[in-house]
Amino acid sequence: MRPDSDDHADVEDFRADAPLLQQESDQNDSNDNIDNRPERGEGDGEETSSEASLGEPGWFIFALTCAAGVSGLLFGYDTGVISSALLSLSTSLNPHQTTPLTTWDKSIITSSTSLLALLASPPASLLADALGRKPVILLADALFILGALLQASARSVTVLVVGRAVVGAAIGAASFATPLYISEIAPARQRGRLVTVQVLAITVGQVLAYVVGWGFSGMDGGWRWMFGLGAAPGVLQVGLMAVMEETPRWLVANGRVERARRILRRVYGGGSKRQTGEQVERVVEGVLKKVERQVREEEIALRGRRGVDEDGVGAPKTSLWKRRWESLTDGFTELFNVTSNRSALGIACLLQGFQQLCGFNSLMYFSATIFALLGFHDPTLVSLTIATTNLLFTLVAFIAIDRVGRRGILLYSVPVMVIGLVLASVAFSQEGRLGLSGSDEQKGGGGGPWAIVILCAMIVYVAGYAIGIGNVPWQQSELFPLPVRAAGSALATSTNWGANFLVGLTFLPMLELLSPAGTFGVYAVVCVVGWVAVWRWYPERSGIGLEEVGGRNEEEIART
Ligand SMILES: O[C@H]1[C@H](O)[C@@H](O)[C@H](O)[C@@H](O)[C@H]1O
Repeated sequence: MRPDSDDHADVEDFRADAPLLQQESDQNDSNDNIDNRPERGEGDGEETSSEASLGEPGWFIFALTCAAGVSGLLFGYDTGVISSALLSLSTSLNPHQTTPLTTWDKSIITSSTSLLALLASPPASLLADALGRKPVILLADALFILGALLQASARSVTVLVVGRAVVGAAIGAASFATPLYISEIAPARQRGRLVTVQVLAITVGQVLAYVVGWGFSGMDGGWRWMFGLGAAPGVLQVGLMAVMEETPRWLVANGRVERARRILRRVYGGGSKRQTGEQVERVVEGVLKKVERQVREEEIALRGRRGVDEDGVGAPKTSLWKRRWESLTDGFTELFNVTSNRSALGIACLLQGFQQLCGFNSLMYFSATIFALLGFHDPTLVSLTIATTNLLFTLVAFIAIDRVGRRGILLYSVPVMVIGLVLASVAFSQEGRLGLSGSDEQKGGGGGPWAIVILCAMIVYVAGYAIGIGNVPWQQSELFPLPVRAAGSALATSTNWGANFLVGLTFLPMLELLSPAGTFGVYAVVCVVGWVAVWRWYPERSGIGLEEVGGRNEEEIART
């Protein structure tokens, strides 16, 4: 069991694999339980500076990050493509090809993906511990390809929903395993930025999906191409991942220390600053020692829970899978039993829930539908501005995240979202003609002045989203200590998909029930509540963890 007292302070890892929620002792009351984490061990400062002496990461770590990041591309493509595909589907899946899809059909086609993503994350965490992080990413690829083919060949709404669900399972597994893979393989100092590469890849995937959607929107049955092309990045990633490495942490945990050492040499040996083999070796051995220490600690803790002594006396004979299962269930038990873990989980889930309940993906999924109803002549092209804004401002986050810190970036960006949403709500109430029944021609007025205001308001909202809440929650694995990392990340990922499912399912009915002005007003209220929650509960220093911000870390280390 993870220690609750300081007794085990010397065995905590406070760098590459440490939870970043350990706080200053003067942290406010709300974070008391998090503050109970022990102080850093001796020598960490020295190792951090020697890691820093290697400079920026080399090509190897970028290659690994980019190869893993293709999962983000797939995630983005498959969630983004639905916007144009819904328009292109028109009547083609109706048995007599006469009437268009109903609101319910559209909602279920859209949200089946997030429902399966929600269900897939916890089992994916079991597989990631049992088989390794890399096989889960490969398994997700197989599902991405299968799902794309099913969707492209669908002749009924049911088959399309099944295809979307298979893709959803792939997204659920990949969206849990990829940030975990990157954060475990990345040197601590670049972890924030490298995890953001995955979110960048998601937004690139969404832009690609919109471009493909636009390209095929005029073609009869174009939606089959839109869905089918989603198989391509999956094939690409299978090729790339075949030459990628497993994470050193998983290898050590599974007794393959020599292999882990070889990988760490490549990770730390390619830094931007010139270094001697001896320097690299020192860092590698330091990191390896820490990971080994953690793994040993985990094993001892596990034996303690099972009433087995150090030498294994009293250990019942169990199969590998049973042991894995026990270790996973222990992870979940420990997650809920230890106060600081519960706090970390609460924050991770809060952020993931907020990321979705603020309504961003209703634009991702339905912006083409909204712009069509607003009377824009080329709604798919107009909705490309949404995806492009998301991509560009995620790039801003990529540059700013390690400098401004996770909390700061959220506190500045969420008010921008509120401004955009309130403006959109007011403009919708003026536009007035938007409704969901009746033909597009009856509704549209050719994109009048209020429609332009709505478009601008959405761009403001999306910019605010992309800089902050669009990516900060994916830094989730850094919030948890190693023994509960897979379990904590899996639950937080499920929260993301649960909330995503809810938004996908309720957006169109909400438009009918509350009107667009009311719907966007609700999202504005969610953002205000989310801002207050971040301000109140997200720890001041989380995410600008001690090892993450070069100079500042070293100062901190010197002080302690
Ligand atoms: O971080 C990503 C990104 O912001 C995407 O644009 C969005 O569609 C996803 O739901 C989110 O998890």
